[in-house]
Amino acid sequence: MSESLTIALSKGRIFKEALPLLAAADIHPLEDPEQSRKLILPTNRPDVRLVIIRASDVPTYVEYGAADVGIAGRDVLMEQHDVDLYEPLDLGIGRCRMVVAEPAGLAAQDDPRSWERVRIATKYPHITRSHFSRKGVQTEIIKLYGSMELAPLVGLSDRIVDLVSTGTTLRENGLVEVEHIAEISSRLVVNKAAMKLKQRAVKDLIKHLEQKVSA
Ligand SMILES: Nc1ncnc2c1ncn2[C@@H]1O[C@H](COP(=O)(O)OP(=O)(O)OP(=O)(O)O)[C@@H](O)[C@H]1O
Ligand SMILES: O=P(O)(O)OC[C@H]1O[C@H](OP(=O)(O)OP(=O)(O)O)[C@H](O)[C@@H]1O
Repeated sequence: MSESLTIALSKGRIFKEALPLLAAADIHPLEDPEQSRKLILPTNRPDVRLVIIRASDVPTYVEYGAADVGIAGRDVLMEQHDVDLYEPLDLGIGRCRMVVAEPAGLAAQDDPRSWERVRIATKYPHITRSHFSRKGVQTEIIKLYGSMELAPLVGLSDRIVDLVSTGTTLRENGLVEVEHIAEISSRLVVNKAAMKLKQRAVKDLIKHLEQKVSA
């Protein structure tokens, strides 16, 4: 009897970039989450289903076993640093970097080495506090949930900690990168019980994903 597998994914870029990886494991969703409001998607395999959730919720669903495995960005995993799950594989998708950014006008006469206290707008308060405390810099965090680039433009913060890939959003909002925090990519995460109780299905998935990622 084949072991059932529930895979947690978020819509958008992760879903699109994950499709070829899932295909390598002969997993093909039967519906497009962009065209459907369904949150549980069937696949070509009766023993495999996808649950479509917010990117920041993937670790929770996997940690508690509501999903056996999931795909989560390293940013989410670093921010939710205390989640209890396995992270066996870097999938090499969702590549970007986490940076400190500020208005170009401020950057012109700014020196990060002189920072003593900074006011940061971010979706990543834990990562931000850790980054600056390692440098002995005090932080005032303004927690946001998106469009962080606006904050310095309307005086909500001096700087932001956010993700960058092409740099377009920063550039079009007059911001520049001033410090690199981390390289980001999406990771496969696995529920600890599923790793044991569904070992054959989980290891088979990891094997196919590994082959695709390293191809
Ligand atoms: N510009 C980007 N380039 C590449 N990967 C990105 C980029 N922005 C975000 N990501 C990656 O994609 C993941 C999902 O980001 P996305 O913007 O789709 O969801 P979100 O809206 O940030 O999160 P949530 O769904 O929890 O609100 C992020 O956790 C990150 O790992
Ligand atoms: O360097 P770029 O290619 O411009 O990408 C950077 C943008 O990508 C993400 O936004 P996105 O719209 O994906 O998600 P959000 O809802 O968190 O803003 C991130 O928050 C940046 O705003």
